[in-house]
Amino acid sequence: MWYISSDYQIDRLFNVDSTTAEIYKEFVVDLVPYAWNGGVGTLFAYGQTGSGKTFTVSRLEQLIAETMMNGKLEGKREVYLTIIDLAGNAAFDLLNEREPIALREDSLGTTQLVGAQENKVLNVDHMKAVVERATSFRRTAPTLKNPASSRSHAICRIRIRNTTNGSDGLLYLVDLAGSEAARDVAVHGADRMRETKQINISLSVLKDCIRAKAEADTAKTLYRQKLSQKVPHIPFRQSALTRVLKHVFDPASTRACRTIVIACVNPSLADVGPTKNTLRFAELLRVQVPLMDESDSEKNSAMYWTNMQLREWIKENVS
Ligand SMILES: Nc1ncnc2c1ncn2[C@@H]1O[C@H](COP(=O)(O)OP(=O)(O)OP(=O)(O)O)[C@@H](O)[C@H]1O
Repeated sequence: MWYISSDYQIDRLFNVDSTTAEIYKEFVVDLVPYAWNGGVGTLFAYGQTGSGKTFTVSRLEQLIAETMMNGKLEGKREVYLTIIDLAGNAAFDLLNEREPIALREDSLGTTQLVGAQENKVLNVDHMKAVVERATSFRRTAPTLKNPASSRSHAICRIRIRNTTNGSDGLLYLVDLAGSEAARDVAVHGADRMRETKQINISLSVLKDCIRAKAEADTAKTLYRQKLSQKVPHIPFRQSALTRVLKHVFDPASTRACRTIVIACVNPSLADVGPTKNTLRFAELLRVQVPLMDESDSEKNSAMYWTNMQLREWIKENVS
């Protein structure tokens, strides 16, 4: 018998005996103080339908609630939750019985979730209850791999307001819709095929944005003295998902960001094809960004430019 093996570079492999608590301890727990102190932390769960994304993100949300609300983090903060569901270009509020909401860009270019409720959470149990209630409003449909497949992206946004200086930290937990192969939905008709196509396009835009953002951050870190250096284009306007995550992808943003991607796979022979696709996707997202002194992101902002940098910028950008 011949075996064909493939190699993929990822940061860490968790096997079937691993628990979500282990994943949390090793990769996710640091995002909490990061956002608590004003950073933008993002976690994506990506993978084939039925591979455990919703299972993993739901448990991580509970662990995050425990760390965030146990009173051990320094400083006074208020915590607000918004939980929405994105299906194609339509968006729904999971904190308000799946009422439709609108995505609009305000005059400052910030994407506003018009009509979405933002709930202030008071303690661990309150936060867990709000998240659980939102999960019950997610739209699901049967696929060959999962009788209750989420056919939408669920975005949980935790906004952490520093009451001392009025600044915000953000934590986004994104349970992506299952990356399904066309054959898994072929029996479900044209609407489901269209839906799958839309999901796959938004996942592809997400991949392009994560890669371009890493390249842009690298360029900023390595070439920050040369303002004329071309920064890669980040196509975040091309899908509703990346528009909602503008804080994460906007090349003009000077906020410190950290992104974690958890790629889920079904450990079965029947799923070798989708597993390889998921690992290829995960490998493409493993882009190393040179470490930047966090205070540098601020020094990089226009407020700190020298006269010469300002003149160079005007020469490049003003006709
Ligand atoms: N680590 C795990 N331990 C036990 N059960 C699990 C685990 N991961 C997933 N499951 C179970 O497998 C089923 C499918 O998982 P889940 O709904 O999380 O998959 P998914 O990747 O979110 O799927 P979809 O993209 O179709 O929504 C669920 O019944 C879930 O409870």
